[in-house]
Amino acid sequence: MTTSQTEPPTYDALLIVSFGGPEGPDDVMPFLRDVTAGRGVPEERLAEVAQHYYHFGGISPINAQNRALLAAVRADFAATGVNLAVYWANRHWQPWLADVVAQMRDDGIERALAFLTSAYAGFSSCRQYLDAIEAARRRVGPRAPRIDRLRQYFNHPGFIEPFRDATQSALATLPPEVRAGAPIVYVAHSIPEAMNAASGPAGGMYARQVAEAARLVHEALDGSHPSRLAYCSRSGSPSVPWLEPEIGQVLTELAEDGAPAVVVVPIGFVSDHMEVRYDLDTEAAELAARLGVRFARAATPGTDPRFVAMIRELALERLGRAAPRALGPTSPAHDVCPDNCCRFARSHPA
Ligand SMILES: CC1=C(CCC(=O)O)c2cc3nc(cc4[nH]c(cc5[nH]c(cc1n2)c(C)c5CCC(=O)O)c(CCC(=O)O)c4C)C(CCC(=O)O)=C3C
Ligand SMILES: [Fe+2]
Repeated sequence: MTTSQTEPPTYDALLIVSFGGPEGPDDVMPFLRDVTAGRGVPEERLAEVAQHYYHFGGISPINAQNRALLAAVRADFAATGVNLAVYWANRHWQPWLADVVAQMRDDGIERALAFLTSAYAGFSSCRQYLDAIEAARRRVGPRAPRIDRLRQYFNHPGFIEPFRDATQSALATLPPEVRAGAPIVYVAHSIPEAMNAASGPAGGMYARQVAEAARLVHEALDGSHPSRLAYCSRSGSPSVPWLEPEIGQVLTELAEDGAPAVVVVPIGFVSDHMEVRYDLDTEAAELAARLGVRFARAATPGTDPRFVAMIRELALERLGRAAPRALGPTSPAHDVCPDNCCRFARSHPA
């Protein structure tokens, strides 16, 4: 490793950047139109997803989760003497990125770190956030703060350890006679195969990072549990291939193999998004019930103190005040994405 002559840059803020979600029935369609603008998601799929939100009164859990995370990070920074103002903005709903970046400028923020509420490489999970941040900065104009993204954290102990404990806790909720040997199904958001092929500098990085996170969680278990990887929340045209197998297919196969119970671990999500509450807790749980398979779902990191401390550690790394940590054989992910990283055709609007 070469020692740099230059001091690490100074930062005056941390910006939590998330997806956003509706907070009432009237928000649902405008939110869905924003998410799918120019993406070719069929109208029937939009209507179907709208129903998932209406099922919960039109309220996504994601904004409340992020308010809680914002409060937890502020408290953690105050308690540990980290002198960074903490903000929160969304890519697809209020508080909009452009509004928050303008507020940061008005508050005198010149340079900020960004924490993305997605642990993985990929167009949807990384590049689209970077593009949205830059678009917001352009709208705010020349005095907009510079914003540098914190690295992907799929293999950080602060992400993996809460999932390990949550998987053990979910197992413990199963009756003892079905617990030993219960398959563990790790689930992430599906993406088009072409998007996965374009993820990371060398391609295929989203699926590789998801598989590695699942492996890191799984190696902490007692060895009696078969492990499966599955994907949820596919959308888009049926003729376009997406990452598989789908969670429903895996549950069906496990039932055919005689599994009496499963533990589903939403490794692709940092908190209980609608995909977790609907696609897993509602849809997948109902399928498991029909198949006669007991179903337990592991908690997401949410505001687990280790996850909150990870955000602090990732920031301190970039301030040159902490060494990067990562579990397993994969190194800590790069700080700055190469320009070709995670580009997907649709990231270049005409
Ligand atoms: C990889 C990934 C993550 C994880 C990384 C991250 O967190 O960013 C993620 C998160 C989320 N996705 C979310 C919601 C939606 N995603 C959609 C559509 C899509 N997601 C995709 C991928 C991902 N999505 C893709 C390839 C599409 C197809 C259209 C397109 O190429 O853009 C649609 C349109 C309808 C539909 O097709 O389902 C909705 C409503 C919410 C909010 C949930 C809530 O309200 O709690 C969250 C956190
Ligand atoms: Fe999504």
